[in-house]
Amino acid sequence: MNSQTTSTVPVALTIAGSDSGGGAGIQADLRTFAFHCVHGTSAITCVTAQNTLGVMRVDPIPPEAVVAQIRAVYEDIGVQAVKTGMLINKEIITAVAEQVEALQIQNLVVDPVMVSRTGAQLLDNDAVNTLRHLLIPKAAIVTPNRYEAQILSSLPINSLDDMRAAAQMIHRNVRAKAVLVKGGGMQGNLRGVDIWFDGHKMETLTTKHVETKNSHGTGCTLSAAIAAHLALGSDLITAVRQAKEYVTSALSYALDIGKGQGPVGHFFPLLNK
Ligand SMILES: Nc1ncnc2c1ncn2[C@@H]1O[C@H](COP(=O)(O)OP(=O)(O)OP(=O)(O)O)[C@@H](O)[C@H]1O
Ligand SMILES: Cc1ncc(CO)c(N)n1
Repeated sequence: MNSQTTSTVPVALTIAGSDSGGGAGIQADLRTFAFHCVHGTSAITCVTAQNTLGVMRVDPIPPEAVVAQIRAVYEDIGVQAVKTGMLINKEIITAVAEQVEALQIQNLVVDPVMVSRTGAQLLDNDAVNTLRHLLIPKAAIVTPNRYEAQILSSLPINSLDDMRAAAQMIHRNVRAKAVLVKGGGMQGNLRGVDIWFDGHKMETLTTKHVETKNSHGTGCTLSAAIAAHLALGSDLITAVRQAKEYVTSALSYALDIGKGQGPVGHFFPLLNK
């Protein structure tokens, strides 16, 4: 251990919603950044009253306040990678897209959060098109789950080949530079299998399937870990592979708290010491 008292660390920004239960959203993102030794900053888009059973209430933050948080971080601290999560409405998506343009945000990971596993609506119905047209084309990578990939591609997804077709469609029609269709919502062993497509390479990314009911926050953790690895200097596909390993470990150490779906656990690096 060296005795330095100050250090320069990579910085990542999450633009996402707060989850009072601490399993997803800003709370999962900041924890993920911290466990990668990346300094986490945040722009909160909405406050959810949420626990392991579901989402009870959502209060959006005014778009100007979201912009002010992003600018406060950029103008002073500087950021190496950004992820977006729950953006809730088209006004916030538009404001975020304008900042991506104005600040020339590069390493942008867009997790197109639409609906929670428990079925709660996390994006207004009329906001999908704004996400599609204004934000996703500006991202380095978009990471839809099965349900979100069906909406963005207008294709049904029931098999690995369907996931591949959806990834191609989202790349071509939504003009996403790279797409990761996540398999957490698939059946059986396909949970844990993701499809990567960047217009050149189609890859099937597989980690071991973890059998647990406690998987709240997998998507947020994955996109935050991708941003963390980008901030640390990994290239995109390497960052995705590294992030996937992190999620698999976090699922293996998921927390059995609450009466419903508990969150993935981030303490495994400490527990294994
Ligand atoms: N049971 C599992 N075993 C192994 N990996 C899993 C499992 N469930 C999800 N994953 C992985 O977790 C990551 C997130 O995928 P998932 O489809 O769960 O995202 P999501 O639906 O956006 O998550 P969230 O529950 O946070 O909304 C992917 O890499 C996926 O393969
Ligand atoms: C705040 C927030 N962001 C994302 C998700 C998706 O898991 C959630 N449930 N809550």
